[in-house]
Amino acid sequence: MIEVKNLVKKYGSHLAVDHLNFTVDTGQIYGFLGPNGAGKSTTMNIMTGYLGATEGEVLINGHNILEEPEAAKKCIGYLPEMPPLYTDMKVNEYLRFVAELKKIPKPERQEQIEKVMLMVKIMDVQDRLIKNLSKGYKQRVGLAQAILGFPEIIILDEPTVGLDPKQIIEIRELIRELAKEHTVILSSHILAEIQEVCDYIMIISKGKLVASDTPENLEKLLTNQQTVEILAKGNEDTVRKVIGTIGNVQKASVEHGKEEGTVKASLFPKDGKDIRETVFMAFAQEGCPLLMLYHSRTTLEDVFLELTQGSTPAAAKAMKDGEKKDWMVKRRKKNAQEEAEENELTEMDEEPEENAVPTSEDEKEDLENDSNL
Ligand SMILES: Nc1ncnc2c1ncn2[C@@H]1O[C@H](COP(=O)(O)OP(=O)(O)OP(=O)(O)O)[C@@H](O)[C@H]1O
Repeated sequence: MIEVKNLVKKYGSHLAVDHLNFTVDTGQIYGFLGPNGAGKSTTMNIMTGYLGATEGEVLINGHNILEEPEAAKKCIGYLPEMPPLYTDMKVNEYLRFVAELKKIPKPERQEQIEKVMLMVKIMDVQDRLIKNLSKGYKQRVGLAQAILGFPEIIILDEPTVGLDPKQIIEIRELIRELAKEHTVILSSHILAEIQEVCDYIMIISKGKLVASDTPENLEKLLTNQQTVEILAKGNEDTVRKVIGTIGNVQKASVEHGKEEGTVKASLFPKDGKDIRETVFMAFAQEGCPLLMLYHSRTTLEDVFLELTQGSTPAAAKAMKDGEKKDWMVKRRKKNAQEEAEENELTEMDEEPEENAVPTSEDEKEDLENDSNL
């Protein structure tokens, strides 16, 4: 349905999107996850034809977004990070305008507008000027314009940003509702947001796709990194001997505990096996009491942090090779240093024309002539 091929976007010499490749199939909720500045908005703006690419192409249902914009854009509803609202218009007036731009047949317009207003819960503000609405309501009006025409694909850039917790829950419910009949792609830098609603997650960091999979599989990606930490009463030799009898242990490290007569050990299970019970029984059998047993598991948050702070596909490879932990420590230090250096660099601040929101009447007219919103 959407094919992103070898996409590159440079702002001056700054590489914002770095050879991105991915495919989006029908009927799922895709999450585009990445820290601030990762390149999510840039990618979404290119996918929706708001911005040109430096290299590569985007096909929407086989239509190249730049070469056949009308056919491609017909399939998409887009809520950019800054919703394209004409704030001097009333809500219903604006939605009528959008319906016209989207060439929704006249007899269907009012019914569709009402349906969409009901969906995003803005019926009660339909006669109000957009500029007087709260941030949450403005966001809903932005969402309404994206949904109007009920395109196959709905792309939402940070749809819940600036909303209160109740509004966030409502928007999430709406996204789930939309996903019953549409493919939804949404971006966020908040993991919980993406984890909550998405069937498939694409993690982007520094313009690169560093991982893409279901939330469950992403979590499994690092399960080899789980450890069982123990504190045993006894001496090192006994602890080493007991550990030697436990199966499915890839490696272990043993050292003196802080307390006299205690030993601390970290056990790394093979292939993510759960060895807690075996460890407990082995130490009990030897008459060597365990004072503590702690199982640390990878969460999706760990995956996100490791991948985005590790930041290159090499991170994923290293992880699979089981070298992730040491690699990450080194990489984190290096990244912190690089980030500090990068923050000192001034950004280009090039404002692409495609991204500009029209403000004057002339510009509105231009937009009207362009049949796609
Ligand atoms: N018009 C522009 N001119 C110059 N640099 C830009 C421009 N737009 C974005 N950038 C830079 O490109 C990189 C990617 O930006 P982008 O807005 O796509 O990231 P993002 O993942 O959407 O971030 P956020 O979550 O903060 O919105 C950033 O370093 C950003 O500063």
